[in-house]
Amino acid sequence: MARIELAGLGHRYPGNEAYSLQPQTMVWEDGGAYALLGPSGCGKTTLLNIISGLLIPSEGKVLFDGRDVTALPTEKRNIAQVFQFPVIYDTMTVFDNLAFPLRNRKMPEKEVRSRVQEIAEILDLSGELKRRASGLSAEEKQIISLGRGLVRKDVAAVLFDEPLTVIDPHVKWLLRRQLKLIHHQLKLSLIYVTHDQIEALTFADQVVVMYEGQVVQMGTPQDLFETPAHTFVGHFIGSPGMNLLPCELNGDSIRLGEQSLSLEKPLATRLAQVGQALTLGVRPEFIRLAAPGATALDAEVVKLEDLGTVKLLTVQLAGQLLRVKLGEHESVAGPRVRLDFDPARTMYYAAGQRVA
Ligand SMILES: Nc1ncnc2c1ncn2[C@@H]1O[C@H](COP(=O)(O)OP(=O)(O)OP(=O)(O)O)[C@@H](O)[C@H]1O
Repeated sequence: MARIELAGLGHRYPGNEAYSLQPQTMVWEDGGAYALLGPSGCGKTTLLNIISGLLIPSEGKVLFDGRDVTALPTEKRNIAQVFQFPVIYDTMTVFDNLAFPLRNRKMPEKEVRSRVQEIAEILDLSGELKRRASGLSAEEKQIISLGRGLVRKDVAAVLFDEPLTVIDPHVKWLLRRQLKLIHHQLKLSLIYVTHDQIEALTFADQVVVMYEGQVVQMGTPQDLFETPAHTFVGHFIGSPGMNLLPCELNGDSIRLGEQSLSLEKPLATRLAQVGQALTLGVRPEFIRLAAPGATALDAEVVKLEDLGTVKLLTVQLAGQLLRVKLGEHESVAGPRVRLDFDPARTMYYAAGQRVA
């Protein structure tokens, strides 16, 4: 396993003026389970291909345990890869497919057998080892591809590029959990590319969120939920995402249209130093209905949806639609509500970046 360091790493494709990957520096710790999450076109594949050696970056370096591997081809980087679609040998048995990466490295046959059995057990393939791969479904073949990616202990990292695309949603759920378990058992460094937030949040210890060629936050699922570092993270993570409201600082309070929200002095001082247009961010989970008469924000009820275990309230405040998650037993009486934003969970952003 290796610690992977990206040093001033950026990429512009030939003939393209704009960066597909903005120059950035970061460290992926040895043995970590990382998910690379972002919408289509944000640069995930470009970054993965640079780490795997399929693409040489136009700027900066990739270091594995301090060793510069930027110009090394894939086969010299000692990594395993699992792609969207199965890559296995149809004429071989399941056992031989799983054993292939080990035999290729001249591992003694006794060790090959024990390692293949270990991986087969984790992936629930023990009963299938003698079957010929040609008779398997696309889904079964992809599970074997996962096994082939995980079978070697000596790789610097295992890279997964949307590996569960061909898998049925129910099995997908089981496999995500199994991958997490495998990570804890085998202590492999895993990098998992996906555009699906559920997939990223259930699998990874650290989620790396990309937006427009930039990593905008690397953090635990809890960090991304509680303290999004960028408005994109606030909006992209969560269902529905964070409410984002343009606002103005006015002395020791924040103005939202005609209404004011008072701030603690240090927060007001901090925001006064920003000197740019501000956006207030608060998740639907961190807004409460206030008691009548309490100092709170006034909003007009647009709709209330019962989602079973929670209710989703949509209101209009300062000309913006706002989502509020209510408990299943809470109700709304009348066309207006009063709302409290949890101050510890209310964030402020300028030019997309969190400033307080
Ligand atoms: N070979 C290429 N030549 C020129 N531009 C490219 C090339 N490959 C990707 N790009 C551009 O680089 C940007 C990032 O693309 P990339 O494929 O890395 O994103 P992605 O997040 O992996 O998207 P997806 O999930 O759709 O694969 C996009 O704007 C894309 O158009």
